[in-house]
Amino acid sequence: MSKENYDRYDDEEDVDGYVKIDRYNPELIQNISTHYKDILTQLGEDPNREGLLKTPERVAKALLYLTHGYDLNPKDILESAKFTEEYSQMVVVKDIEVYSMCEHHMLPFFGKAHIAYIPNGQVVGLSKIPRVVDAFARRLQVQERLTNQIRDCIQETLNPIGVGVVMECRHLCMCMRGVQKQNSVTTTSAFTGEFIKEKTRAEFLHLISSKLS
Ligand SMILES: Nc1nc2c(ncn2[C@@H]2O[C@H](COP(=O)(O)OP(=O)(O)OP(=O)(O)O)[C@@H](O)[C@H]2O)c(=O)[nH]1
Ligand SMILES: [Zn+2]
Repeated sequence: MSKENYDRYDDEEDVDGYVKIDRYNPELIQNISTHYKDILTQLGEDPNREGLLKTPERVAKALLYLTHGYDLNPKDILESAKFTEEYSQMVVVKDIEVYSMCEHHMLPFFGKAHIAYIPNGQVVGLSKIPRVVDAFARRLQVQERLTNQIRDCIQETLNPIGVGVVMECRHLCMCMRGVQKQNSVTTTSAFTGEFIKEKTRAEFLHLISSKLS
């Protein structure tokens, strides 16, 4: 779907015009709110007390925002900014902030993604790489699938000589409940083409570990 099919949702400007306004239609917000009002009661709360009056609606809007990736087509995002360029070295976009939600507990996991590709005659507008990360991250996910989906989308759309993706995330379902390991970080990676070779992979890992300052 092209960008023209989307409209800006005023309350969530950072979506930047890519999300269908339909996602926030009042009937849908109302339906989700009704369920959350019931959940508040079942949790032992009084949904009619002042502080909670607008909470079900806020939760509904927040959840719709946190899952807005379902309305995005990541391949279209890349297709919209592909152009011919004779650059054949590795392009690395690192330290991309990621916020997603684990599909098991619907609790956040968050961290960084580092993405690289070696162009094959075509490059993509740099901002589209973090946009693709968000389009997959803003869904219910597991980190491994998220990593693979980003890799596959870039490979299938740009047809580069190779793609590398590394993600480092903290999972709140492992910190604030369950096993309660506050400092554990999960690293996942996915590679295609040239990045499967040790030398290219080592260059990528070196570049993402270097600091600008
Ligand atoms: N592989 C993978 N596992 C995840 C991810 N997010 C959450 N999980 C895990 O999903 C698993 C679900 O396991 P279950 O035993 O069904 O659920 P649970 O009883 O809540 O598990 P605990 O978290 O160990 O209390 C847990 O081990 C979570 O740590 C992820 O992105 N990738
Ligand atoms: Zn979880």
